[in-house]
Amino acid sequence: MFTGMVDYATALQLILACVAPEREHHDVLPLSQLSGRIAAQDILAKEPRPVADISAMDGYAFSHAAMASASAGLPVVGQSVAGDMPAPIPSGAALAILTGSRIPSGADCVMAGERMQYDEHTGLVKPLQTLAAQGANIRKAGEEFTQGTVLVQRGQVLDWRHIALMASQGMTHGHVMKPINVAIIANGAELAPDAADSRTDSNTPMLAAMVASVGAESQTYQVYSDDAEELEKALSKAWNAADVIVTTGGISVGNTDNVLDALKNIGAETVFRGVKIRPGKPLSVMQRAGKLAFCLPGNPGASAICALAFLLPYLRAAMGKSNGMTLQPGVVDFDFNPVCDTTHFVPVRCLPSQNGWQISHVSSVGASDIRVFTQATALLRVDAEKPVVSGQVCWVLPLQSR
Ligand SMILES: Nc1nc2c(c(=O)[nH]1)N[C@H]1C(S)=C(S)[C@@H](COP(=O)(O)OP(=O)(O)OC[C@H]3O[C@@H](n4cnc5c(N)ncnc54)[C@H](O)[C@@H]3O)O[C@H]1N2
Ligand code: MOO
Repeated sequence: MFTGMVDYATALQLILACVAPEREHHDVLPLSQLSGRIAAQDILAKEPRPVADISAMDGYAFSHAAMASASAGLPVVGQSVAGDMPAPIPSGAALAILTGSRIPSGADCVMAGERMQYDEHTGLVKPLQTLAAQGANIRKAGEEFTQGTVLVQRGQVLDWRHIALMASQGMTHGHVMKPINVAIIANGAELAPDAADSRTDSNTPMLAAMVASVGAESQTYQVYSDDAEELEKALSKAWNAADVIVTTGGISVGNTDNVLDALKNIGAETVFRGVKIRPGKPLSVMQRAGKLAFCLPGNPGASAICALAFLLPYLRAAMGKSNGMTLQPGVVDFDFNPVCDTTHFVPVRCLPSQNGWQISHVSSVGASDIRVFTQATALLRVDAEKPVVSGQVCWVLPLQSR
């Protein structure tokens, strides 16, 4: 029975308290494979950027003071392009220069070619109108960042922005957290294809996709029976092979709901049994030697919500992700009264309106409903004793990360 149920916040707290402080094993991967992975260490700049003073324009580089006092202009002594290491320019001379080229010593001003007049006969260049300020159009060494700057923090989920920075530093590989390995186990005689009233196992593919969405890996196991011993064997095998196990189904109070007893028989202890949430009340978490078992309800909609609300935050934290779930704000256009003592997860649709996002209720037929997640765009958490009133600003959890 559901004795000793905990509330939503306590359940999440108990789960996150089980996150091991540090995972030691890292993967070293080429830049092309880093997107979506989590930085295992801070990444420091090896060199400043720009590495030297460089030109921001195609034009001419010269000494500002020399140009200011040369009414006929300065002789152009050559050209420097990006990739050259230009020699110092003689005093009283100008150098044609292209964008990205290093500024030669002796120059402290660059002007764009179209703002200057070059006389082919005399070989002199001078401003068409006004002389730019000293230092104009020069990107200073280290103005983006200096050597040793932390470019990417440990725990950051890497994407194109970080890969660009790493590549600009000549890095070809990065150290990333090893993905956590999750065993996902479905159980129930009705899932056997030859059962008299067979049902399809949709929860293991759904949960495997969710686990993958946070960068963890999974293996799925199917125990298509209500046999307690068979289940125990599968759970034992899965738990030895994986970092985390996730079961779905078989945790309510029916006499074929064997998951929790089977886990106890192989040495697991209860972290909590049941959470005051709707849907998903039977959710239970067990642990053995620091490894957690998330026992999710079989009802597919309830299973999805328990995974979004508890399993994924745990996996993110356990893999060292520093940026958790990003909530989206909006204004609700409906009232919602939670049942006493219960936190509700309400499917909602967010549509842009004049005043930002408008959050509307998407009705669901209950805890087995999974189509609702394709009609909704987010989940609204409504905590016990905190009814939601139309016009209120709420923060919702988007169902799609991109
Ligand atoms: N007497 C009570 N009965 C129930 C209670 C209760 O408090 N007292 N709680 C209800 C709630 S809430 C839920 S949720 C379910 C949870 O039951 P189980 O976790 O034991 O799940 P099952 O009974 O095994 O299955 C429920 C439902 O889900 C379907 N299912 C199971 N596994 C899968 C799968 N892998 N893929 C797709 N669908 C699956 C299964 O066929 C059932 O239809 O208990 C209520 N009962
Ligand atoms: O809480 Mo159950 O998970 O609603 O169907």
